[in-house]
Amino acid sequence: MVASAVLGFPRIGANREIKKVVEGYWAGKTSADEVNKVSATVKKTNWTELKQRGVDYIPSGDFSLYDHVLDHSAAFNAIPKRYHGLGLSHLDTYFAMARGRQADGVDVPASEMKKWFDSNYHFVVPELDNSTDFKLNYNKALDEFKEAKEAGITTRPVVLGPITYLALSKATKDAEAGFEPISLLPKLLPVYKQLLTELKSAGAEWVQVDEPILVQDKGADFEDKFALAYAELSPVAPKIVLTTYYGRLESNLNFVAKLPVAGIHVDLDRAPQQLESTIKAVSSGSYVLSLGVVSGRSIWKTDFTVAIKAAEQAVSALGQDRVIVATSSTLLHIPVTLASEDKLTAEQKDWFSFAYEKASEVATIAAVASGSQDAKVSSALEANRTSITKRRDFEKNSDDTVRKRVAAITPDQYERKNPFATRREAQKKLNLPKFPTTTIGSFPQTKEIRQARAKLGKGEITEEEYEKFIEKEIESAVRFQERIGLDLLVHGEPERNDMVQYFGERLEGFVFTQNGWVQSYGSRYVRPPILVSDVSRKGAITVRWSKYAQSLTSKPMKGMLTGPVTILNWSFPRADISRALQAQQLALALRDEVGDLEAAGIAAIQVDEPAVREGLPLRRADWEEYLKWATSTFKLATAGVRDDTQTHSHFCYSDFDDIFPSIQSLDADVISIEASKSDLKLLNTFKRYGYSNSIGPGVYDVHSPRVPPQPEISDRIKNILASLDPTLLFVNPDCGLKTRGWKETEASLVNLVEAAKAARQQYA
Ligand code: MET
Ligand SMILES: [Zn+2]
Repeated sequence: MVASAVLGFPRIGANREIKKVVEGYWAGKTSADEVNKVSATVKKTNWTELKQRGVDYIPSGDFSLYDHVLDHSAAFNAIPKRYHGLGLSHLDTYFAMARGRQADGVDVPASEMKKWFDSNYHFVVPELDNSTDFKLNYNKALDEFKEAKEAGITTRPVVLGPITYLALSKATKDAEAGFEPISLLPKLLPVYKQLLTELKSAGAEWVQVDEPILVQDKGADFEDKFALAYAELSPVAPKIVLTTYYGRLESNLNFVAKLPVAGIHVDLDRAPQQLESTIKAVSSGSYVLSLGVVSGRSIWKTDFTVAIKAAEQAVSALGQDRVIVATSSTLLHIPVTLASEDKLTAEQKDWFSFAYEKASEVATIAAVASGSQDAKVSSALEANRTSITKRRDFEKNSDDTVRKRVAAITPDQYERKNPFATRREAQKKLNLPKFPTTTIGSFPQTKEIRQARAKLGKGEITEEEYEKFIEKEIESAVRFQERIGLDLLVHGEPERNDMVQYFGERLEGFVFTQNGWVQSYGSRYVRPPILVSDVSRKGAITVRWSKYAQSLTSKPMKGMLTGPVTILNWSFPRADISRALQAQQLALALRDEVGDLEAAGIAAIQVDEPAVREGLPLRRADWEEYLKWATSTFKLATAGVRDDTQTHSHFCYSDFDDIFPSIQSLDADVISIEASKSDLKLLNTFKRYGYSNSIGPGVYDVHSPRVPPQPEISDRIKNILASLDPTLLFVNPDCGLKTRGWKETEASLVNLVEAAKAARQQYA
């Protein structure tokens, strides 16, 4: 029989239970017991649901209160020194590592977060050095396996593999020069051995060991590390299914197919071309081959015809018992269930599958591939055929005006008229001082703001009342910025539910879910819009608010837009046309908006592209093509402005080194980037490439509620100026402040302005 598998599941709960209980705990309103109780219910509900839908291999251990990489660090005792001896419980230490802690005389910053592979999920980066004392503080995989068992459900525990764990880690600040986390493999393996031995004695037949690092280009001794690790682990572990996802194995397949494991999982959604080579590589051995045919990254219904064909190909080579039909990756990246969507039309709903629905898909495909096709399976198969045909018909309705406009783009539309030096002179009209201070756009999205939006949605207040409310918010944001002495102001984005959704809602081509939450980091979830057809602007999007904000002040006001690549990467894209074409359509719509802002008297316009880096393909060989369309669409959106209009762009990451030339080629007048958590890397980048336009490396971390003291910010400015031309420096936080409260926002920005003032004196 061909079995079915799901590799991982969203953690939030169908009604956002986990988000609520965790935030309640942080606010001191909920007990740790309550957190555990709610977690147990959500886990059990998910396991039960998967079982009822006929999934054979149900994951456990993938659940997390914040992040699964952090779960491993906490369990492995990889706890950086700054979190030791604070007198905190396990749980509070865990959350202190995740988000910093500033209470009761304790003041520790958060750990660095990074994007998980090419997704918008962030993981907490483990910090290791030779003094890291690995030991198994607790066995989460075991605990959850037992928890499921008690609920009558046999699961296949999920563990992040040792090589990927170490490859994602970084050296602590105290590490010896040249220290590489991977050198700790021999010290880490005993912990994995213990973990896996305990799982085996508890009766786990299989364990899913995730090694997604295998789809990236890695150094030469990669192969030896894998051979070493799995030779040690396999004898003591349950049967291991070595799991790769998000891309293709390429030459790594050669050694992977020799490892002493019982099964191999490959992603056939992202890399369908590896089906044949994988079958061939494993056919002579006894491996089980797990086929990732149901996408864990997209919300489109699986085309059963294609998936079944792949499964049958594998079955004919390996036999039924050696084939598993699975999701391509964890389902962490998609919403929980379509069942809670009642605003989508029946036609739209029929195009999609969310996590629960994908679980049914793997079960159906596996049943067909097993030849065990009862009436239920037959009707599921027939329904899928009908849905896919309808969607294909819909896809034929392209918008000719949009398609023609894209086809008519000329090269000059991608370039500013004059070089930066000329534009900079013209932009003196903004009257900015040396080291201009600014923020990244959003101010706290308070309860009042969210309530007003909810009331508008329910029809409890009129559009007019809502707009008055937003105007008042903008006015108080403007007065606040004037009062504390910021130089380049923002309107604060109170009108935006989300930086992508807000634009999506004002463009043709998108549909929206009510409950389609996807984890971005910790308790932060987003609801990605879904691109379903060609994109065009319905009318001006932001002009009204920027114009209003500018009317309140004589200081310059920065207009604020989300860029084409970010809108695309933070939406679920179409599967029928290329991402490049979708980005071009978005760019043309934004180009019109930029033009309208300029015409309305907005002299600085920021187009945010925080998602450029995460969209970077996992294999270097694919970078050039991506970077080419990603940078050119940004330029298409922004280059149409006059010399005296200052363009800004913002990027939320610090891993710049490898794509810095592309960032430079955007030719934005000013860029702001995340830097507060990794000064060093950034400075090296500047040293290596230099930078010619203005730049604001974030001087403090907005992802933590901690208030940075002024000397700390001054220190950062000093460090940055060691490698940057002082006439180019802007002073700003890392990112927008929408997730923060006003109290810490005000305190932090006051310190920021003071630090900039001090710098003006010092570097006069
Ligand atoms: C994730 S980047 C956010 C940029 C946006 N302008 C904001 O301030 O919120
Ligand atoms: Zn940002």
